[in-house]
Amino acid sequence: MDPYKLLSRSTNLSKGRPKQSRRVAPSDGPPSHPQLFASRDEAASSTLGKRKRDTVRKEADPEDFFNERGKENGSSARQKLESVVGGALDEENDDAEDEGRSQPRMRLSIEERKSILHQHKVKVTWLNSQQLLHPTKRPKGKKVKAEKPRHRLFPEPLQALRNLGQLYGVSGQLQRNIIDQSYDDATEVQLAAIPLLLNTAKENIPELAGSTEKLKIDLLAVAPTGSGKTLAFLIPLLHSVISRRHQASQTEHQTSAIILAPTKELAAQITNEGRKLAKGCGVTVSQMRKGLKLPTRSSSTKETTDDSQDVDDVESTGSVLRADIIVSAPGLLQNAMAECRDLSWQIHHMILDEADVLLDPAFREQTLDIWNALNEPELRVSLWSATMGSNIEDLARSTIDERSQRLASTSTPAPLVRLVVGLKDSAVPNVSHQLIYAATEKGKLMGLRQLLHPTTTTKGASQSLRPPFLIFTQTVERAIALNSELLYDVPAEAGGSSRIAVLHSDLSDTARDSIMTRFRKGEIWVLITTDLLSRGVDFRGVNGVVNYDIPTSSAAYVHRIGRTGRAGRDGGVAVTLYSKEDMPYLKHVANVVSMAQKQQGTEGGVDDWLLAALPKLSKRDKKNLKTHGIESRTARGQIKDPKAARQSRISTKAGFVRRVENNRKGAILGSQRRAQINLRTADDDDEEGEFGGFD
Ligand SMILES: Nc1ncnc2c1ncn2[C@@H]1O[C@H](COP(=O)(O)OP(=O)(O)OP(=O)(O)O)[C@@H](O)[C@H]1O
Repeated sequence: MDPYKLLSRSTNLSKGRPKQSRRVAPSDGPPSHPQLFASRDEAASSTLGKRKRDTVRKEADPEDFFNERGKENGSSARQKLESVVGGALDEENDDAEDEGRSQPRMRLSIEERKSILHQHKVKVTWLNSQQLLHPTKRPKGKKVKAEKPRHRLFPEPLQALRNLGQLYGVSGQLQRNIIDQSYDDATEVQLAAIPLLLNTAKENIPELAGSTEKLKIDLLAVAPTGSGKTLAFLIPLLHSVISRRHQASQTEHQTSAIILAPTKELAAQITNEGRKLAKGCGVTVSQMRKGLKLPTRSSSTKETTDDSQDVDDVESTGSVLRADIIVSAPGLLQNAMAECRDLSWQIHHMILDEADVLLDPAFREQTLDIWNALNEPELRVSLWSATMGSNIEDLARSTIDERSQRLASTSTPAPLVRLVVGLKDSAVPNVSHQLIYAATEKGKLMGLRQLLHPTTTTKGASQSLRPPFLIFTQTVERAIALNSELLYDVPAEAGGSSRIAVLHSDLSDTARDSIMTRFRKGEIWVLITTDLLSRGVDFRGVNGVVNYDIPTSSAAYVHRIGRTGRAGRDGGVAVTLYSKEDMPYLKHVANVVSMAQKQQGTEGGVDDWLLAALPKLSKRDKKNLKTHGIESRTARGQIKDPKAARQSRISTKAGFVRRVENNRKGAILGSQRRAQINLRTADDDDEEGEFGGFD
């Protein structure tokens, strides 16, 4: 029996699909092209040095079910690199600087750069140009008014990642690691961000060409979900750390970079990516874990922790984390920093991934605490996200500004550059959206079952969802309740309840890791979760996202649905189920969907009449919704309005049936309790009856 067929009953499966194989079933989707806004050919023809590009065949990585890149592919890319470099890439030919110097640099005219950047919808703006070009004496204590962005910049776009060594002197080993993972075309964010971060400011900003300082920039980068931001910050970071170690002939690992991410899952993913890229480069990338300590001047090298050390070990020994790059959630790092007085590190780079969350009230204090504690004058900061409100941008700008004022005597202010790919705060363009009205909570459950097991193929009716897919709920309790409702919906022949799982913050770290691994391997097909997984987490083959509870802000919608359609993959579906209760809060979702439809030139997500009819939320209501969600679905709502809370409970059973069941359960428990009491009394009686002897 074909398990895939079972899970997608009544859908027309293509005849050519290979039979059986767990590997083939869920993630067997359409191929992807990592660039979102310009076709490969257009992009290629617009460069000066037009190169032939082979279509890279994607292979499965045995460890990661959704990861299509493999070693074979890596070696073919490597052959390509060798043909470009004009010789075999032998291990000795490792000196990046030499390689860079011997190769002519690619130079594009400003017009050509403009045209490529325009094609890829990349906009680069220099935000503090006035401050740097016309520094005037500021009266002390007065806040500087945010300067209006004036300068557009046109960095030289990097078309292919295989040119990194040739153009920017990236180390041969780092280049090989990139190639071995089959990264070839640079995505939009990479083609602009990598040159901006690898070159000094004066090479990117013509106005600074006369300056003698080798300034690096601070960066605010906003690019769609799944567009490769991780690689865009990791490559320049690793290059910088490798060069610094090389220059200082350092043998010990000394932390010089911090990457902050809002969740442990995302931190683990970044660490993993970092390690793959840093393999053989002599640079260590480690994740901060509970119980680990930061290196102080007095801590001995014996305590050094190894990356492979078990979490429990770490917790019990309280080892010291010695790594060149530390990846962490802000709370963990803040605590570790608070415990150490004389930290021996010198942080030159701080990266905030999902910066808008890290600077949101929930994490703001922790993030700013860490940021302000870093006193290295040359600290360069970059902030990355798919969404960034103007308030977050202002906060970042003022923090950078205050810091440079505080360290004015030792530091030189750096250019602050903003990079935006596509339309700011919009959904990834290759995902199709569906808003489904389900009237009630029970209707939503039925709607979800219809997606799991479609019973009709009528045109216009909601489509089925090809596993694997993610389902988002508002709270942990609802995720658990939905999981127990759906647990037996997958037939035993297709793996049964093992195909569905729930992941939330109340689970232990080990359980969370295990579920993530099983989902990546394709053992779990439907993963129910909360917003814990809505940010940054990359499952390459996820075919769809279901918003069982509507997201509480437009940014939350953009990030949730961004778990599908990664790396330019087509065919991703985002379904939002909404009930009558959701109607007052739907406008922000409908706006994003409508904008995405307009961009794609498609129909079906949201009708104009619905958009016009939906009520607009006041600023206060929006804030409330963002912090608390829809009240009846929370513990607070249960106390405030028990009736509404009962109605929004996730269950297919009627109240009467639930009451009968509860009564029965209560009766069973009661009789068990009574039996135990009887048993105990009988024992006591027996004991009393026995002669215990004289004292
Ligand atoms: N140049 C490239 N070519 C092919 N695939 C790429 C390239 N760069 C990144 N990818 C792949 O794209 C996927 C998404 O990358 P990444 O997780 O960095 O996205 P992101 O922009 O950080 O997304 P999010 O906003 O959701 O955090 C990953 O699977 C990554 O391996």
